[in-house]
Amino acid sequence: MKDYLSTDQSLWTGRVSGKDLYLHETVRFVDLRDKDAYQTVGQTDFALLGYACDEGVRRNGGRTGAVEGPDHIRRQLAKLPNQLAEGYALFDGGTISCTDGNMERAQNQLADTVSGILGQGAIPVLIGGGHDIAYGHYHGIRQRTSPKQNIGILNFDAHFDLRPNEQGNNSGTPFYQLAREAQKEGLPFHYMCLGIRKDANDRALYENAREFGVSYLEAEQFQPRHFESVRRQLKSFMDKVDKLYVTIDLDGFSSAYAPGVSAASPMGFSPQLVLDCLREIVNSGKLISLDIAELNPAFDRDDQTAKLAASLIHYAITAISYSNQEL
Ligand SMILES: N=CN[C@@H](CCC(=O)O)C(=O)O
Ligand SMILES: [Mn+2]
Ligand SMILES: [Mn+2]
Repeated sequence: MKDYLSTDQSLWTGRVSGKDLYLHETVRFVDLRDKDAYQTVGQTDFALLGYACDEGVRRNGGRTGAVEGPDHIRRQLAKLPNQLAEGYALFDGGTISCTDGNMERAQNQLADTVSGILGQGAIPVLIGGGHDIAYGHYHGIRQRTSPKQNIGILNFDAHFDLRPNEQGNNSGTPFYQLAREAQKEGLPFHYMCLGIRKDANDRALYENAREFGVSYLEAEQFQPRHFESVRRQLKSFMDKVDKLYVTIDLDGFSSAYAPGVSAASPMGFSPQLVLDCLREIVNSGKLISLDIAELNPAFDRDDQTAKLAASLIHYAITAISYSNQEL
């Protein structure tokens, strides 16, 4: 696989307990170029997969640097305590990189790798990279699921990312591409966005959201004080689908929490609200795959955004491991 990088294991360091108390002490490495290696990943495992690509951000006129995102998340995740339920393990499956500007090839390789992980019954946890990660990620899920299964995409984001791709694909086009493809194939498109900023999405994007039947909550509604309503709308979306793919764009968080992104949101949402939603999502038993996009370490402060990404992953995988869901 041309764009595959195995992980630099020196990133996985931290406090040494000698008792496997920390993720750097328990993480297992797997080279996902090797088809036999997939066999080591099983139904009670999580497989991290990096997407080192900011070509989509560059094409979208954004601030590049997200290519460095995956390793910065790994470095923070390494230091966190292993709180997974008995029998669960975290694997690091390496990174799909995009060094020559061929984002589409990287997305295809990402899709194949995600499909391989899902084929083992494990949960992919993808770390970006620009939000074009979502296009490859979703295709990997579709490769493994029957067209009859309704896959819901839940996006925590300030942006719809429904920009038309007639001039080319970029970090702002993934859900437009997927919606158009679903339309052509006569398949439903189940997409919900939480945290949409009125001051960051133009009328044409709202019109696309309407055309594609997108469910969304704007930043004003996506607030802790409205949580009962958020929960109800989230549940009604989740009830309509068989499985869920969750994608978290870090630029939806307030820049007080997540300065390390291309397009920061001064009035974005809070981590606690996302955790409250993740709890509902995990409890639905439908979550099959997860990604975190848009970390740009060049604009981070004291690794705050990388730490946030790591803590979100830690929360999600720990909660899933205790949810006893059928994987
Ligand atoms: N993935 C990001 N997409 C946003 C970026 C916005 C910006 O750069 O200001 C979008 O295209 O809307
Ligand atoms: Mn965004
Ligand atoms: Mn986005």
